[in-house]
Amino acid sequence: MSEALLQARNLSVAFGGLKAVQDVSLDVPQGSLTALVGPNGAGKTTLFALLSGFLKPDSGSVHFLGRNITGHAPHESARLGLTRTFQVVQPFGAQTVRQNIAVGAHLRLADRREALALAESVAVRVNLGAVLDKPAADLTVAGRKRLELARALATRPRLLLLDEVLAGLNPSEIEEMIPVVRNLVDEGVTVLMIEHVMRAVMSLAEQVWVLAQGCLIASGPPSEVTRDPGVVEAYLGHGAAARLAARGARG
Ligand SMILES: Nc1ncnc2c1ncn2[C@@H]1O[C@H](COP(=O)(O)OP(=O)(O)OP(=O)(O)O)[C@@H](O)[C@H]1O
Repeated sequence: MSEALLQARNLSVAFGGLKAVQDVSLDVPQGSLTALVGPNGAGKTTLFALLSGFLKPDSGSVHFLGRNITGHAPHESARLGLTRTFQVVQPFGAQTVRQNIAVGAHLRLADRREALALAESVAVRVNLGAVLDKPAADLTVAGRKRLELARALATRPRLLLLDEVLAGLNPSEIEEMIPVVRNLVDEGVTVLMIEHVMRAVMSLAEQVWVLAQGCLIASGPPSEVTRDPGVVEAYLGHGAAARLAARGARG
């Protein structure tokens, strides 16, 4: 595997007495498409916040492109090329799709016309070209998810942290979105995605990390990780792996 673009080492953070992320280390290889999975409340979004500077860890470090970015502000990380999306999409509803995307483009382009031109080319990449001049408030859920992706892409990221870009989409919208995500990697963007849609994880990710109660409990290719008894238990409860095995044995 090629060298790590992002390295997290022993990251921990607590909210009061709740240890949301505990001693998590992971390496995201340059050019990879990897996924972070785990049950609700496992700490996935909190880990994204630690990686992207929205939260400061109580301990541990984050290195990006070999630089220590622990505790850097999100816009500083974004300028280096590390951008995240949000699970709950909040566009500027009265502004057009083009104007919304241009907000991301302004990270690197001061000139308004250049930012709007970049917004247009990014919109085409995520299939929003036909609605560029519509108000963002008119978009469907699937359209808003694409807009969130486009805003992040307009910052010209090297590493994109995608927080549930498939959540709320119907099966055919998911099928349409999967190649959009795959194309990002083909275009040179490294992607780490939080995703609950396991079908998408299985078809997209080369490696998966599993978080449960703030701890990394497994990592590896998705087909192996989903057979790991510890992972099955984390999702389905204590004793689930043994119950499933017994049921399988009974045929
Ligand atoms: N700002 C906060 N203050 C207090 N507790 C928080 C805060 N943010 C998250 N938590 C708690 O930390 C734990 C991890 O939450 P987090 O949102 O990171 O989980 P998640 O794996 O992303 O869950 P989901 O899949 O449901 O989005 C949860 O118990 C959550 O309630």
